[in-house]
Amino acid sequence: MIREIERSAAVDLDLLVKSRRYGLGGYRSAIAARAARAQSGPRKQEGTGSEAFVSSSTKEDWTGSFEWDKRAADLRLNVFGISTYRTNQREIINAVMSGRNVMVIMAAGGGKSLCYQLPALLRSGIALIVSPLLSLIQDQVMGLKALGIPAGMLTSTTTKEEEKAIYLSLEKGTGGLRILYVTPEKIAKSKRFMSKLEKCNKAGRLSLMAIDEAHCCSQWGHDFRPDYKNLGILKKQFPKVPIIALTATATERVQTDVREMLQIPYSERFTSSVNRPNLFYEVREKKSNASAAIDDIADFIRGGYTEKQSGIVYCFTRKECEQVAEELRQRGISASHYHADMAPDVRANIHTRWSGNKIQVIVGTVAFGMGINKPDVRFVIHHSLSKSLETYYQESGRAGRDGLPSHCVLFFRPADIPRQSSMVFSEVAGLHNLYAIARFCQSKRSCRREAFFRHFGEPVQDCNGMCDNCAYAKEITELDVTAHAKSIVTLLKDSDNQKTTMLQLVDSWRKARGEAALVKELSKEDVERVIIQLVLDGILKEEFAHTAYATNAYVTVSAGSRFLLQGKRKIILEVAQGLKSKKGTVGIANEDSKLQSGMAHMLDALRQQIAGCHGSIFPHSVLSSQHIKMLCSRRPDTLNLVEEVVGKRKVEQYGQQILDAIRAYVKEHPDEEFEEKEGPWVAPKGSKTSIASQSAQKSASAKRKSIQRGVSQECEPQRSAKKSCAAGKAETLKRETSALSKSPGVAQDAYIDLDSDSDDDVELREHSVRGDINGKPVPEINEVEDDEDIDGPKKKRLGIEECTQEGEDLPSVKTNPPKEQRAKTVTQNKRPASDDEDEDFVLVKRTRRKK
Ligand SMILES: Nc1ncnc2c1ncn2[C@@H]1O[C@H](COP(=O)(O)OP(=O)(O)OP(=O)(O)O)[C@@H](O)[C@H]1O
Repeated sequence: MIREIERSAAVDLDLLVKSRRYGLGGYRSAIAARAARAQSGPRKQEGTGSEAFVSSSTKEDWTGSFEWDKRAADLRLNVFGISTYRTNQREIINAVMSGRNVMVIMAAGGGKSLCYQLPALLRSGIALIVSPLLSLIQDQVMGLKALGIPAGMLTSTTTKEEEKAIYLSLEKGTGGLRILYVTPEKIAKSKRFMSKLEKCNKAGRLSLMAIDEAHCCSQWGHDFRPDYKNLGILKKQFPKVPIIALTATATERVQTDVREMLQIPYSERFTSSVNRPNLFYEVREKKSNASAAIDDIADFIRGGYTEKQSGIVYCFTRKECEQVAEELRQRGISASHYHADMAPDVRANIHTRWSGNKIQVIVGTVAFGMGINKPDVRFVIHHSLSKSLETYYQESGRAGRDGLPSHCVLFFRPADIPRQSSMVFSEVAGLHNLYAIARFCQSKRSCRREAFFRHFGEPVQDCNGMCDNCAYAKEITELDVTAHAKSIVTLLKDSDNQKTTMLQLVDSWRKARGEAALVKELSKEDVERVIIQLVLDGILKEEFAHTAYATNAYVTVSAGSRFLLQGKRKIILEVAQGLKSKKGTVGIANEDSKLQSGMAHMLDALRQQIAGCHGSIFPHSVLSSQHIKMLCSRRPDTLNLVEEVVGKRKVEQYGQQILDAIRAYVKEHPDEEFEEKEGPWVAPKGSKTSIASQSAQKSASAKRKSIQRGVSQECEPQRSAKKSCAAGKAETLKRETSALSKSPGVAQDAYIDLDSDSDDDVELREHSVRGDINGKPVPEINEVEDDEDIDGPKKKRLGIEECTQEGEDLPSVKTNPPKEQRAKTVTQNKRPASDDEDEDFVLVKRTRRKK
């Protein structure tokens, strides 16, 4: 503990000294270095708490030695390619392996999946995973297959043959299936499935049950799903099989509900902080001129990131998404829009291309978020305001799930508030939540991170300078705008027009003051800020009126205005100067990247190329950013040394290619300076990619296209891998199987016999990645036959398996939690905030309408 404090103090001193000595640049480097250290903690203290996440108590000590330690470590490194556990992962795995029921609360990107996937391989038999969303399930299954782990899913997209094979695996143990994903509706509605599961359990082959997004069990959660309520049947039917319930955020009340619903009252509980120490939070002023606002976004992206560094831009409406994407493209950024109004196959294609780093930026509504599994999203930009702090936490949290430094920028303009308020005013606590995020944005002093801790009812932790206000806080002046505020209120009071919008009020006040006075007084944006401050302070209030086309928000005078007019209230605006000009924070990650060698870039190109050759995996599944960082740091010159970083599994698949590429690079760049750093890595902007790797990229992309056309071509340029891409895929599958079956930690009966199933397997993987089968798009929503044994006559059912019966509630049901609960509710709100609805919800609705 003392050492922790000393270290923290030393780092503060380091930041201070650097910022004094080198100005802002030094400060930013120090920030990046700090983020690096925050991430490197667990490497040194395997399986213990670290700076990254705060662990909480459980009833027993799960940190000791266990008989499966060696096998677990072996699988972790050699199959999953993960070199150390993160906080709580090892303890959770130990508890599950000991047969306990476990409740896990771990922030987005904390590594929840490993907590059930690793025990699923350590225990023999089949693990059942309940997950709410088709897209999440597809991503998980694809990722597991890329690692050679036999995983399957029973969803609306599962073919009859696949379903048959899975049922056989459950009933007879054939096929070697190890991890099976289903939606909660499968448990609730399919007697056939439950009876197969029963048989699987009777034969002792049901290894564990995991309930992902477990907060959906609770009416007090933000994403209540009626069918999650029925999951209690699992413990009832299979009392001896451990259950692990996982969620990113859950209040005490939600946790109690979840335990009750799942019938696991005495479960072990592991809670991690909501803190995401690798995320740098920043609020910038959004210009009132739309084009200038996009210029700022484009400058931020171009100035800080290479085209291989992915990001998301969130907008309020579908139309805005299209416009912003178009304007970004005009500014040379590879961007595509994504919203619920697009054809499913087009959306799937964009998602896939973005995941494969072929498109840099997705400009989406909040509909783009559900099921994003891409770990290396380097920036999340909000072009428009989120509807609450919870949703902002969730949306921005899609950045940096790989734990590496990432940047979250919210472009705030007070005029965006009435746009949101007219959407949320009818929701429970809608305005309360919106005003909370408005306060967050208005503040130029308070730590952004602290706002999250307070909001989620957690003890405040050090921000480590990882938000704009902590990093550059000192240059704030307070402006007393009481006189201006009074004249605004008086103008509104005296006005005959009872329906004044915020922007109309700004204009009429500026007109009334006269141009000359304005130059010396407040800018248009400042007046907007004053008016919003008056709303937040209860001096003005918003009212809403419906027109034929929309709901409009107006500002009116509230009872609290008398305190201002009587001189009993002061209105102060915080104004940023100097450092707060907001130029400074461009690319904290980029600061770090300047220290990198071109090797990182070369390895980035290599993983793209390998992924292209395989045609069915994403670059991050080949080498994670973390792997690249470590390889650059260690520069291994034998396969054994490569294996120490990426594990046996990946070495068998790509080790020789990686080694050859590193050797060649070192030979070509004997004098390149190189820093011993294993912290965060980002592809260096502007660093020279070798001609060889550039052409390799092009050729990989051409290869990928030809794979998609079904043409077999040679996979170049790695000398060691001169196989056709098609042959390469088959070869890979074989290698995957043999590697896994040889893995000492894995039960030998565990793996699918690829000789018999390989064709299907290739087909399935390609379909997952490309979004098509045999050249035909895979519809995201499939009309499938419902289980006959449940519903009698065959009934067409929704592909996403969320809709239950005609007229039933949509999956996410809004409830009215008590006030204190609402204030604290930790949400992972996946419902849409705007006129856009979550894609899947929209699909449910549309299909219903068709009926
Ligand atoms: N111990 C670890 N070391 C390094 N990377 C890890 C570790 N555990 C998991 N990861 C990686 O972190 C990323 C996020 O993991 P995962 O998808 O399990 O997060 P999660 O907690 O389920 O997040 P979300 O709630 O957003 O789905 C993945 O790329 C995963 O491979």
